[in-house]
Amino acid sequence: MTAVIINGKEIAEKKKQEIAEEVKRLKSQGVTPGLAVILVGNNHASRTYVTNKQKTCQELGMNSVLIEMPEEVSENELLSKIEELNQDPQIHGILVQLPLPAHINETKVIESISPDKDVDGFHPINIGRMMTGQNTFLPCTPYGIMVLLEESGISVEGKHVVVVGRSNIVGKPAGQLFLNQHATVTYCHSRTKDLMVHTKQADILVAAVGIPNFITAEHVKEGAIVIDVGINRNEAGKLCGDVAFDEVSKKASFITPVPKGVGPMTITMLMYNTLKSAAESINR
Ligand SMILES: NC(=O)C1=CN([C@@H]2O[C@H](COP(=O)(O)OP(=O)(O)OC[C@H]3O[C@@H](n4cnc5c(N)ncnc54)[C@H](OP(=O)(O)O)[C@@H]3O)[C@@H](O)[C@H]2O)C=CC1
Ligand SMILES: Nc1nc(=O)c2c([nH]1)NC[C@@H]1CN(c3ccc(C(=O)N[C@@H](CCC(=O)O)C(=O)O)cc3)C=[N+]21
Repeated sequence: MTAVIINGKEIAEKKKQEIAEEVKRLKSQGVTPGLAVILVGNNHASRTYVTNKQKTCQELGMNSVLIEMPEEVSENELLSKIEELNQDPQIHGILVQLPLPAHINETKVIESISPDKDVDGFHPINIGRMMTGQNTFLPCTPYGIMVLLEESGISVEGKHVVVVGRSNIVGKPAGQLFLNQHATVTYCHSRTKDLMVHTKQADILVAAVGIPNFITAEHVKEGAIVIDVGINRNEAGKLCGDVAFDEVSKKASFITPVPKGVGPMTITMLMYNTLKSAAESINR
């Protein structure tokens, strides 16, 4: 079988147009969605993502504020900046780019963001709401995966989904969203015995590991749908996912590439969450 390549870039463009329309409508009611991004330190990859987010905000007619802080910034300084943004009526979304330097407590920072402005969907209150199926901000990468599948006409109900990776920002919430849509979910991680026994059973296989070419054709059932979340650099410095694309795409029915797969959807869902927050702020 030769897999259909799910074009994340194209689907993201379509979604962004819809968001831009809604932004226009909100602006005509006097509200311009505003996103604040906090970047601590000078990590090159983080800077690239943050620049991308700023650019997309501008493209969609939203306001964006970039707050840069030096690597040595104290936890207290960061927390007071967040508090200031929590109070700022022009700001509807706050994103603190992760990872943070080791001297800053990530949990404390995430919990200091107002749940109403937590457009990453990382606050424990919002994670609880996601688990119980209430209205909330869904974490952008997992949400982006669900939209990619929906736009590709793939139904999730009853499917066996195997998620490799259990981070708080990708693996865990991805499994939860699939469960919410009535899939049967298996989580695998670094302590899983006989990984392949599990991955070979997947109707939908999600790879969120962070190791280039980790998932090979051997891991994949014929006709499976393969979602590659990984953003890695190979030895040649080229961007690549967690899936050995060339061999797996000969066996899968659908596959997402890297780049132009899940990545562009992550940013798009961040824009969607910021728009949603701005729209909801009117009624608060
Ligand atoms: N496309 C996008 O928008 C985004 C992409 N990413 C990318 O996705 C990838 C994963 O990110 P993230 O979840 O933050 O990464 P983490 O490093 O936080 O998590 C990696 C997960 O993979 C598991 N793992 C590691 N080695 C193995 C192994 N040998 N066998 C099975 N499981 C293993 C770990 O298990 P354990 O828990 O046991 O340690 C862990 O749960 C990265 O490449 C990252 O860059 C991340 C965010 C957004
Ligand atoms: N608080 C927080 N929220 C995040 O959402 C967050 C974070 N911290 N830290 C880092 C990860 C990573 N992440 C990506 C977003 C977009 C692409 C993306 O657009 N990738 C393009 C390629 C970009 C390139 O060329 O480098 C693609 O896959 O086509 C990738 C990765 C968000 N993250």
